Amino acid sequence: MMAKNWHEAGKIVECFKDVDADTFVNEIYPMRIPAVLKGVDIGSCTQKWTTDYLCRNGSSQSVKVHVSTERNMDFVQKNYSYRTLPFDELIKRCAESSHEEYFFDENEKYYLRALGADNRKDVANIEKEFPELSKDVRIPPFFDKDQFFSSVLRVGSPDLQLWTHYDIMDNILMQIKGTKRVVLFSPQDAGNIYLKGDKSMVLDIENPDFNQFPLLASACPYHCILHPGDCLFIPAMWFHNVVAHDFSISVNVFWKHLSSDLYDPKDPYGNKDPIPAGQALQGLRRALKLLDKLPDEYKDFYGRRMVLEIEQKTYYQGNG
Ligand SMILES: O=C(O)CCC(=O)C(=O)O
Ligand SMILES: [Fe+2]
Repeated sequence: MMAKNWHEAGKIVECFKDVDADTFVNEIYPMRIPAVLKGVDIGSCTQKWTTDYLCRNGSSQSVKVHVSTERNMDFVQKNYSYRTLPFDELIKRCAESSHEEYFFDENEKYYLRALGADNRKDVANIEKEFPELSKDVRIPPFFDKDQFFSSVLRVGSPDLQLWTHYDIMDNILMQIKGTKRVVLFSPQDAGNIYLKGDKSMVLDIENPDFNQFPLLASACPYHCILHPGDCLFIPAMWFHNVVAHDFSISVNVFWKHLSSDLYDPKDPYGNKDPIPAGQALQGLRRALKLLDKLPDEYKDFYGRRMVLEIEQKTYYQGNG
């Protein structure tokens, strides 16, 4: 059968049932590929978090949200804005199909990615920002306490799509309310998905424009649907694109895979390159500046030699 959407022609993320910590740590985690985990205890939130309960226990503190009049947020055209709303008002608006009060139009969509107290310095931590709600969430014991990086509450309107990006921390995305579709790409597809920084320029991954993005045809999308209670393991550097089918609430927890000293200490979002990688990229930019001293014909030749040397010295043997 022909897939309806392009991403469905790829692979389905493998699903594991009733995974305990030992199985995760010894069998799933070392594979470094995404996995859906069903039957993990993530706390009473999946039962308790009705709209009313969230409004009462999430308080009326202000939160900064993305507001978009289109379902596909576009980080290049910036078709969304940041606005501040009381948390309970955000919950109410995400739960209703059209809004009496709005910023742009009655069908606008909202997305909250909770931030730390000082969003330029502090990482998000659900226990600090939402102490009452955090009592209902159990973070699975899949890593040591000293590897913990952040825990992020995410609230979104139905249909809203978050662009494809990667983070530098390992991640368990816990789906609490509503369903979500996630499409992922391996780090080895970095050359096929038209990156701009940490994000892919391909916004429509259901029906991409292959004239504009021909290399995408060589990429392999992995996809899954998350239901309340499901967890998705997203290893560091795996690209992910998320669309909420319904009013959706998730919490994700980021933790460090590598030793702490390899991470940038000034990284509130968990997406800065590890220190040696950042330095290597800076070195590459310096190297490229040096080539600017040569005529194009020479620049092209030494550019190709550099690519060959990078491929030989860094790529896994036999892989893209
Ligand atoms: O589920 C979402 O809304 C986005 C998840 C995400 O980007 C993450 O957990 O890193
Ligand atoms: Fe992410």
